[in-house]
Amino acid sequence: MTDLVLDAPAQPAPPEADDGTWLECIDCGEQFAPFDAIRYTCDDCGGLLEARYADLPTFDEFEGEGVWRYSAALPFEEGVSLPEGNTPLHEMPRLRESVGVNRLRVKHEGMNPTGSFKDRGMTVGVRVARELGVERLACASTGNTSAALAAYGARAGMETLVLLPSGKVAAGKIAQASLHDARILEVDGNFDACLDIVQELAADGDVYLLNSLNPFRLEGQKTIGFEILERFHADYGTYPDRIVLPVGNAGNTAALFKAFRELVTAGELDVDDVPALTGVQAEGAAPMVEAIEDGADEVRRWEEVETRATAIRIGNPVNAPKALPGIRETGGTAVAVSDAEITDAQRALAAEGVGVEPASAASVAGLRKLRDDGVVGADEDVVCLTTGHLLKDPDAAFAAGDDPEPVANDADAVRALLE
Ligand SMILES: Cc1ncc(COP(=O)(O)O)c(C=O)c1O
Ligand SMILES: N[C@@H](CCOP(=O)(O)O)C(=O)O
Repeated sequence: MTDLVLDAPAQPAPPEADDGTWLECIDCGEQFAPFDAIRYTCDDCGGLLEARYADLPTFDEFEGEGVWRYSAALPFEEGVSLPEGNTPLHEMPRLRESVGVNRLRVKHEGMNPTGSFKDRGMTVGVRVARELGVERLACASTGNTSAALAAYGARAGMETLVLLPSGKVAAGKIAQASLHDARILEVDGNFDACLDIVQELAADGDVYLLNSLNPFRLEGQKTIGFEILERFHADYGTYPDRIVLPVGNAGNTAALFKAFRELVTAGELDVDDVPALTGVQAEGAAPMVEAIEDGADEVRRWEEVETRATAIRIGNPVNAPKALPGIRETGGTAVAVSDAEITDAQRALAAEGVGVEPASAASVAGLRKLRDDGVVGADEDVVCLTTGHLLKDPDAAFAAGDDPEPVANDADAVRALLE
């Protein structure tokens, strides 16, 4: 494992006349009141924004269940909830044995209400939308964000608009957006093109953007990190050495890094105990891996992307300026895996009862590859994040699993097949 070089900044001074929460530019440090205007990026330099709090969270303040257990680290006490979070941290004894690490747990975010981690972001994001008094919520999506936005928007009684890359979104996700009554527009372009359009609409005030460029979305997703640390520590009295996660728009990587930094700055977590954030992308959509391997400060946008793991078919990860330091400063790394390796990992998870969509299995495929290459040590305690449920992408599940066998309507015919 690379040495940890986490830079946990001192808590910055809050802006004047603030109520304990503000937004701050990660590039120039400019601060903004959180709810006086709609902004997604810095007015001055265009940098990404992060939510900041006058009071940082401590473990003993966390109470209740799910995302809102962590309200001490969120902008509100409660949100528009279904409810979300409190997902299982599965033990995987057979997978652990075959990968060859000391401990392996799988944090299955597919067990959220709409079947992916996006619900954690939406419970906070839609609450903020209400605070701002907006009417129309929108996102670009490879599928899961649209399903979550549609459901949480419906819960809040708000209008939702989703832009999807035509022909590249798994059936379960479109079905969700459709039934929750989102207006669905299929764009002749990839996810990144859809996000360009939604950003333009948001800049013109036509819609309120709820992709992970919205800093409040990431506040909700930050709670994945708190939950992992709390549960792992309760079970073993230690923290995981490494968290391996699929990377698309890089929101989760940024969010987990923020969770750890807040705990370090609050004096609740030792720098040495911060898990190494390890990102996994599909070979056909791996701009973050390229940047990590090249030691680049910026990610090069890939115009052509392709993978069976459609959720992470993304060429321009907008959270890269937050996520690259997250990987580097925690001593992590990034790796690309093939679609065949992803499908093998999906089967291995399913063989131990955990059903995930292809993008989710990328975390396990990446761990296996890094272990085989000796980058991950046999003595490591690892958590893999699985981000979406198997039923999201039924076609991929059928392709990875065995076909049903026809049989006559007769017990002997069934017995004959079993012999
Ligand atoms: C199932 C699934 N896994 C992983 C990702 C990647 O997450 P992130 O964009 O936070 O990197 C996404 C969406 O981007 C997703 O839908
Ligand atoms: N996989 C995502 C892509 C969009 O990511 P976001 O976190 O920026 O909303 C999806 O499900 O659409």
